[in-house]
Amino acid sequence: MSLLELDGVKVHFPVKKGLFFDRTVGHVYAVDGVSLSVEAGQTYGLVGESGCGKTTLGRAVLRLNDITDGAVVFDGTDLAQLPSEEMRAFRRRLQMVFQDPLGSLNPRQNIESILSEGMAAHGIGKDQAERREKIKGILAKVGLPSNALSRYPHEFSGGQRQRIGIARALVLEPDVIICDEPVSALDVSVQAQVINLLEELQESLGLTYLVIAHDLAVVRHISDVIGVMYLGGLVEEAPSDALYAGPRHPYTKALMSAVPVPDPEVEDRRERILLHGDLPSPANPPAGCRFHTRCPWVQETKCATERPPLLDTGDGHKVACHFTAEIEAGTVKQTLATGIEAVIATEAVATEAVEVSEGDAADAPEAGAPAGKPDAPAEKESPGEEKSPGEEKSPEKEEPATVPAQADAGSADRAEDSPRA
Ligand SMILES: Nc1ncnc2c1ncn2[C@@H]1O[C@H](COP(=O)(O)OP(=O)(O)OP(=O)(O)O)[C@@H](O)[C@H]1O
Repeated sequence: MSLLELDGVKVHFPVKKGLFFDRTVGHVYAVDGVSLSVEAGQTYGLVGESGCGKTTLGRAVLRLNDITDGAVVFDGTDLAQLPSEEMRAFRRRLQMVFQDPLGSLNPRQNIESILSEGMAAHGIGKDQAERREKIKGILAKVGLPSNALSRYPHEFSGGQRQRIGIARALVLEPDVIICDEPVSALDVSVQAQVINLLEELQESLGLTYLVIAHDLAVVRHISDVIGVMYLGGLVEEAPSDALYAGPRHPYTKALMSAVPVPDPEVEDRRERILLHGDLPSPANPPAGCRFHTRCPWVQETKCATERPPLLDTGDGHKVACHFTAEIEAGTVKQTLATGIEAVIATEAVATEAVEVSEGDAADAPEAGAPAGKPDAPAEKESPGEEKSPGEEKSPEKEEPATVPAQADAGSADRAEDSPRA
């Protein structure tokens, strides 16, 4: 049995109206029947465009959102059925790392206080002195100096704050960490460092991860298995390499076709798959296949009426599409246009720029390397690259020099990983 198994999980938020918001007039079908398994010690990457339900699903695993239906079985116990007082014990074993490190750290608490709060609540360490010693060990593991203990979140760079967020999860000795967009608020070079850190910690501590991201490049490197989510449901799931080598679902094909070819010397002959329109509202999802309104291969039969289940294709992929085999064989007509230019209305247009070289997980991409080149020589990660508290740091150091213009619609909003002290 897998360490974490989701079976038909649904999270529907009621839409309330009326003077006292006491009338339910509909539902937001944020997560609508997701089943997946995460093996112990492995990483499951969950990707999909903004609003498809990734965060809601991650929060549902921790019961931070009510589960409308389905089971979340962790280590043999269905968390969805647990009374809240019994859920407490499991909360320690399932931790979450959030996208916005600053927003998730109380600015009025110093790092020791932030990190020891959860430990005290879960009875870890017999007194504060013992907790402090443990925290020092964890800070070293995440690449922060022990003098960070008495400092405050604003004194750290973005990458360091994310290390603090990771440390806060680690002090509780979890089995599973749900990383929700763990690097999307960081510059590209810092992203690689944090991903490397997560991998090192996984190896040394035997952690299991569910990594949620809109950026295909982030999940590619770190994940054993990737699930692609669209409008509340999984449309494809496959081992990471297999998914990148041959996506089967039209939506995954579209996402992949928008990923820039990493080597600028290589002519890109791939056909770009054009997706029309935006993600439909999860409050009013289309009938049948949720993707049919934007699918280039939409057929008159079935697509608009029957929701396809996620089925094993026999070669490691699971795909939710009525016509996977026919699309593969080229025997169904493409009904909507495709073109040279990808206009996928999604942030999931990814770059390979955060990819780090195989074999040395501590490497980070070299600034100034050709855009998105996966084999670009990498510079060694060192926690010292990020500013230590009180130290000056050159902001240029973490400029995302390798990001192609279209790489990530979210990049413009990223908090600069610059000193704030
Ligand atoms: N508490 C809530 N009440 C009502 N609707 C909600 C609530 N939380 C999320 N939603 C809606 O559920 C849908 C899925 O949201 P969710 O945040 O899970 O998506 P996401 O894929 O994680 O997107 P993003 O990457 O932008 O966070 C969205 O339409 C969102 O507006």
